Amino acid sequence: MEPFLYNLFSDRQIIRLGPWFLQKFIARRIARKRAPKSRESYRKIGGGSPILAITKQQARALEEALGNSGDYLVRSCMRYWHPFASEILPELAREGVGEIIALPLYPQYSVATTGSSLTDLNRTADRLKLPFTIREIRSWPDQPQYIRCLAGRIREGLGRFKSTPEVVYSAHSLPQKFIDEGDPYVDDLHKTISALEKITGIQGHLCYQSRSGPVEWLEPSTPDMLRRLASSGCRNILMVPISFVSDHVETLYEIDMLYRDMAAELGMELRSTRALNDDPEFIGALRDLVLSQPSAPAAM
Ligand SMILES: C=CC1=C(C)c2cc3[nH]c(cc4nc(cc5[nH]c(cc1n2)c(C)c5CCC(=O)O)C(CCC(=O)O)=C4C)c(C)c3C=C
Ligand SMILES: [Fe+2]
Ligand SMILES: [Fe+2]
Repeated sequence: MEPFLYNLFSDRQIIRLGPWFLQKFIARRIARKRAPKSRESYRKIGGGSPILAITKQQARALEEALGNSGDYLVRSCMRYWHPFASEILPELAREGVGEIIALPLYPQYSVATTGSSLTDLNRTADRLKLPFTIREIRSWPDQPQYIRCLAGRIREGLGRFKSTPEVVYSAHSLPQKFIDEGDPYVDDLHKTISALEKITGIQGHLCYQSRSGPVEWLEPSTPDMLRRLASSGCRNILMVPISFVSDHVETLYEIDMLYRDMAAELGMELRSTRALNDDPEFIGALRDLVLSQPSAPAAM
């Protein structure tokens, strides 16, 4: 846990801890302090995150889906833990790959997530002197198949309640400072939500989960939203994790345990939509994103 958190808090694109020369020193101390709390969350979901296994399944399914559209290898890498770009890029070079399409698994762009991952990928290729052409898919908040798949999850979720629930979109939070400095994350979230609501015809509520430090984070927080809905008489909540495409600690622990219990204490039943994971329709969305790149061979 601690080395993973150290890598995360060492990244100045996600958090600035004083002047650059103190970053790693402070990162180590924060990682040490936070590790027990993080470890406890991962323990509650079985002792580790399923995010890598699911991402690998997505990669395999995407490679298969691209199979008759050209010669594609699909590999996944992570930003703060293995497999790093520095492990995957040399492997791709050995396989004779010349061109890389970078597909961030964040539908909505933020400097803290997609931005940092793309920086890491490009820097690593430069550092290792690997002469790839790297094409970047920067964001895809309203990709039609992705939206259809998510809308399907919402319809399925609604069917599990006896009386109609309120739809609550819970996005990962971000310090407000990012938005003030021009980060498009919130605009991208609104793009996803308005595309969804065109299909479902249902209006939901956007809120932000998993704040993790003493700065001003996006509002309203998911716990505040739960309290607000409870006091307005709401009894059922369908929570849609809107900024994630797989299951991991933020969905399995925070939503399915922490927020569900919080809602129960407020007299509400909370259920969440199923993650997209390797759903064939979602993999079809990823395939279309790859094939919509200018240099990609046309679909057959
Ligand atoms: C859209 C997704 C995400 C945004 C935006 C994001 C911003 C962000 N995150 C941290 C700090 C932590 N994130 C941690 C885990 C984590 N974060 C995301 C996604 C976004 N983060 C995911 C999918 C995960 C879980 C991965 C997994 O292993 O299951 C953690 C570690 C866990 C914990 O201790 O809570 C930290 C820390 C910041 C500071 C930030 C915005 C600046
Ligand atoms: Fe995070
Ligand atoms: Fe987080």
